[in-house]
Amino acid sequence: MTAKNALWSSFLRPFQSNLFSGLLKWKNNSNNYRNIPIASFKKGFKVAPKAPEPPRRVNLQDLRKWKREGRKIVMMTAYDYPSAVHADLSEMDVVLVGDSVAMVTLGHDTTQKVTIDDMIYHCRAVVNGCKRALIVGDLPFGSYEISPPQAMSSAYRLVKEGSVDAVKLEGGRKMAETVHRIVQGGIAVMGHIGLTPGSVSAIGGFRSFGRNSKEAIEIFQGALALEEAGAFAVVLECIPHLVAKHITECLSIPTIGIGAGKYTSGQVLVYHDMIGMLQHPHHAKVTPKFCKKYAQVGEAIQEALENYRDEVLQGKFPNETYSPYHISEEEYEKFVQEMQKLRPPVSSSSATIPDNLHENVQLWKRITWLGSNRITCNIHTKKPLVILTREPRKDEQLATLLKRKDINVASIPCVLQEKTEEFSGFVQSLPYLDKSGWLVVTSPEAADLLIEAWKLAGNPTLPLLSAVGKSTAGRFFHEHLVDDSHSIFIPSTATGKSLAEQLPISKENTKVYYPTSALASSTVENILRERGCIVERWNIYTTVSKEWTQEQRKLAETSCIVAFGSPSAVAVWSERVKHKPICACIGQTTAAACHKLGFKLVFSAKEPGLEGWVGAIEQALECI
Ligand SMILES: Nc1nc(=O)c2c([nH]1)NC[C@@H]1CN(c3ccc(C(=O)N[C@@H](CCC(=O)O)C(=O)O)cc3)CN21
Ligand SMILES: CC(C)C(=O)C(=O)O
Repeated sequence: MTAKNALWSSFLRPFQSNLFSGLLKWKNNSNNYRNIPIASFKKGFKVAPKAPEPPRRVNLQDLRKWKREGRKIVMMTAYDYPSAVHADLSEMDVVLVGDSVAMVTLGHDTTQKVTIDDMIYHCRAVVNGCKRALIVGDLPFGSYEISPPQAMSSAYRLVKEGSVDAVKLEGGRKMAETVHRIVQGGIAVMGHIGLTPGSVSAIGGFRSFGRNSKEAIEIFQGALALEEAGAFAVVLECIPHLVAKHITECLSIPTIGIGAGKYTSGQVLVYHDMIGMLQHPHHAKVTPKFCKKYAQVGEAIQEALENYRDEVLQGKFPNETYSPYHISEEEYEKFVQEMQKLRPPVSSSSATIPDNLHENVQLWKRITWLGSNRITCNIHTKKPLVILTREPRKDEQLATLLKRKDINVASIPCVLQEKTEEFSGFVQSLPYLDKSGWLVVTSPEAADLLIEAWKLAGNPTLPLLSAVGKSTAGRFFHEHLVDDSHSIFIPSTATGKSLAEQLPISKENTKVYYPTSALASSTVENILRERGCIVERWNIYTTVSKEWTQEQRKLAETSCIVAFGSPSAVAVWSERVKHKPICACIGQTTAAACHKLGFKLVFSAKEPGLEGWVGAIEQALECI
């Protein structure tokens, strides 16, 4: 509790129960400080007219007034700070720290297990979160039945140590004397009759009460006795609504029903029941059938936890958004250099490790050149070279990252992207695309060509933009096709399939323009068509193989680790090179192509992207 809150609580709290028990008489006045007795202000000391309004706690007078006026009283249970805050935010009148805490938060089968110390612990948490509701704490089983003095001392503990406004205890006529003594002692008491869960072992289970006249009369007499004893309200649990109606009409104090129908002065429900938090089969048994579930929080929690688990296992969480702490490039470089000296990294977790790694490595060593000196090494450092196979311009960033890690690279480009004839048609139609449609871009190549086309067409206004991932989208920001990150749609996973599935489409026949490679599969357009879009695919580029120089061919023959960025590069490589080096692939699709063409040692990023790719390369280096 903050010092300020503590001050308020200690200021307000002592007055409420006393108000009702009539031990002190205070007048209400018209200011907002109704809980504070006027007598406590010194003469001539006025309340500042616009002081910040203190939270005005519900008191016993309010409850009596509401009962008279027929205004229903709303009560719920709370057991900890968050549930208490929700109770207050939703303007509950009364919050009960129930002994049901034993069942719903501690997992016991009955309420009997909870102790006065447990109750105090939970009451304190609830008090921290609740500034408006009247807070009632349950006297737990065994803390009040032995004698009125025992009950009084437990009640005092709950008020003093738990800071509650009032206590509740179970039982009718038998408990009237005890209730009277506690009220005389200055503590407000709420009664509880009908099903009294504390006596579950004597009753032989949780069941409804008052369904025959004998039991109904007993409950009625209990209610009268509690009122007589000075209880300020009484809970009626699990009884027929007609019996509850009769009791409510005969009492001057409010009745609070749970499983007792609509005629009571107020209602109470257990927090976890009403928000549907314990709907898992493991818990469902403790939710009584009278409880309406106003939400399915248990399902939402389960879904959240499973998503979290999956994202961690798949390496999706935390992504960039949740990795907010940055180090400058310069500092990072210094750190890496220092670190290399102290202890080079053992492994990188962002790559997929092949099954049977060990056996495969042995096999690979036997059938390839390792052991002899034929691996291509940097002549100065003797470290194996990593061969990059995309166009040097494209591999620039990867090369920089690797060099930063002191990994030697060489370039043997296998494939090139080339514009097709359709590209010029695309440029010409760009200004006439439907602006309410979508332009979807599923590769960095397509993004670069779209930017080129846009410039050639004189920077026309474009349809809505969607990019497969952040690095593709980044190109648009960089070239000012879009100005902020809200104006571009990026799916949750960086695949064309997710993009097609998740693209926000508000109407039938939305136009979708899809500039792509002639070699790209039809997955994206098929999904979008199924979703009711009119898809216009433009094959603006294609992939062609790149001829090698004499030196490149030689280098390839003695290569040891090759980084592949696409299945076409893998295809070109295996056509030209007899031996199968270790592969480090940009993603799973490329890795699958390697396996298909007989590569034995294949490492790949779990998610497309540079970081994972570098990880895969590091894994590959570990083999040597
Ligand atoms: N989660 C939870 N919600 C509660 O309302 C609650 C608790 N726990 N623990 C303490 C007491 C026990 N309560 C209970 C527990 C079970 C039933 C129950 O099983 N009732 C049967 C009806 C039995 C009959 O008709 O005789 C039911 O099917 O609802 C009722 C109230 C109410 N309280
Ligand atoms: C069900 C309510 C009234 C209760 O006593 C509890 O939560 O313990």
